Amino acid sequence: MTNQNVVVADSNSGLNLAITVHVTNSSIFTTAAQKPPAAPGGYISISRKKLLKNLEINGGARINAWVDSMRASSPTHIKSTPSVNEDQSSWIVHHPSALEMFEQIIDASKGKQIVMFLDYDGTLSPIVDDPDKAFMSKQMRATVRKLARFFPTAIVSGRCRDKVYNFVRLAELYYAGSHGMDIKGPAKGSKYKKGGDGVVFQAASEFLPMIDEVYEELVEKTKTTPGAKEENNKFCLSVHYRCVDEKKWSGLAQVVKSVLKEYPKLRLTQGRKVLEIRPTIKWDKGKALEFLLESLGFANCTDVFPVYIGDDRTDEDAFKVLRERGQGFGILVSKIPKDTSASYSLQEPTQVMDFLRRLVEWKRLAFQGRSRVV
Ligand SMILES: O=P(O)(O)OC[C@H]1O[C@H](O[C@H]2O[C@H](CO)[C@@H](O)[C@H](O)[C@H]2O)[C@H](O)[C@@H](O)[C@@H]1O
Repeated sequence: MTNQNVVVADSNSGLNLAITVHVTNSSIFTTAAQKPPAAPGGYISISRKKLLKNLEINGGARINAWVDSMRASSPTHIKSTPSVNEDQSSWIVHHPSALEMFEQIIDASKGKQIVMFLDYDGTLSPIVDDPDKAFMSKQMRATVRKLARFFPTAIVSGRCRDKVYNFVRLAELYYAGSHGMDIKGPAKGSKYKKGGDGVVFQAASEFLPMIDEVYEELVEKTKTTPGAKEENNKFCLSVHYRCVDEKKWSGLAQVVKSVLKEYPKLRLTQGRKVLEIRPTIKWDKGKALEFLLESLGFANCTDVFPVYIGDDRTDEDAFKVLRERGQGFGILVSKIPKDTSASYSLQEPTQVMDFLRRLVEWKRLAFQGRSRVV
């Protein structure tokens, strides 16, 4: 039996009645959900057809909201109309290009230790249809390698930590996988490495069996949706719909939501054409950033300058933490205006690479200058 609270307009009394609808295989009956306004005995009389219609409308509205949000999460076409162009200009005023503001950024970091946090997909690698082929370029890898020589550097990703490591393949970095729920310090070669084997932190270990179970169930239940692809990110899951026909999005969202009904300890969020499932624990990329700063010995320091670069909704948690701390800043990678707590913007991964290269170059020159003076 499933129960659902609904509000039904009663044509006899003219009142809105709050009721609970109980649906079993053979019957539908109702009881008052709250204090019944005018229904003797807590029961009201309503036709089965009318009730089913009502349930459909309520459930349908929720799914439609999800589908709208799925569409908005990564627009396929960038519109160019006068009002869109105006929005774009006003957004750029509030989130100027980090490349154009480079000098100001450097000035703000003077005397402080810059610590770099980099998201992976859409930040270091371009967004592609097949998540298993989201490779970063050799040039980007070389740039991140140089960056890590001058600044402590962490990759913070929604992906499973091992998978993102296999894409980046730089042992000298910190890695925070599964949206920050799985953190590991540098394996070797970093002067910023702390302690013996480096930090290891897993925020959601007890969820592993549940995540595996839900993954299997989702793979099975989405078999009939061409293009849908599940990714097991160890402490969280992704259901990709980038290659699913838009007409099937609503059905896919329904399947995912119906599976999750049985798992109240998991929640559903959205990224770029991906539904993300993760534990309801209070841990996100923002918490991972704080944890890493602490591990690096910068917990209560005023002379640290964290810079977080990311393109997705989950990166907003980290942008917010930086705003709240009043330290460093966030850079959103986006070609279109988005609601964000980041301070600056870059349009795409190639611009991210240009920005990182400038940082490396600036630091290299600063080092040379210092050694000349000495
Ligand atoms: O935090 P991130 O590193 O940005 O991870 C978020 C999701 O990234 C990946 O999906 C995204 O990139 C794919 C490859 O370009 C693209 O096909 C997909 O549409 C994007 O959503 C990753 O595959 C997901 O598991 C992550 O949740």
